Amino acid sequence: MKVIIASDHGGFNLKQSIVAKLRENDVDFTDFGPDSDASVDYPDFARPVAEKVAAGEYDRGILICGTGIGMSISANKVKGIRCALVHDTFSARATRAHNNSNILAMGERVIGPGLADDIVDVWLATEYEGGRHERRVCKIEE
Ligand SMILES: O=C(CO)[C@H](O)[C@H](O)[C@H](O)COP(=O)(O)O
Repeated sequence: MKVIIASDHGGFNLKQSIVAKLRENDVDFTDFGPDSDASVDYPDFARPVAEKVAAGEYDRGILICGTGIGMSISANKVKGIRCALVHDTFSARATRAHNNSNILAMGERVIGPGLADDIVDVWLATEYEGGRHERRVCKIEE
């Protein structure tokens, strides 16, 4: 599975911690930036990441800002993207199993790195269940 990750300045530190965990776990990932915590605009990172996931260049994306809200709003503007704003492991599992979410958004100002790592682990590992959910996901796409 190929993963792409990005943040804004508000999510930079959490991105760095997740990047270290992805590396430790041998996940095939690209860090789309930024390279520092200098102030940037989250749509400038959300849009290209979402477009790359929608185009099939990457299987999954992870976007982090202060709250995760700006990133999720921006990513969900791209057709084919189902970006889930998640701050607990129950939702991480449910949004993969039921929504087939292809981008995970989180907020560094909302949760700590330990919980964020667990959320990423669960979100990457959980398979989409399909079945009755496929009808609903198709309606989103329509
Ligand atoms: O988009 C956001 C909120 O929906 C993100 O949390 C941003 O990181 C935040 O707005 C950045 O705020 P700052 O005061 O410019 O650091």
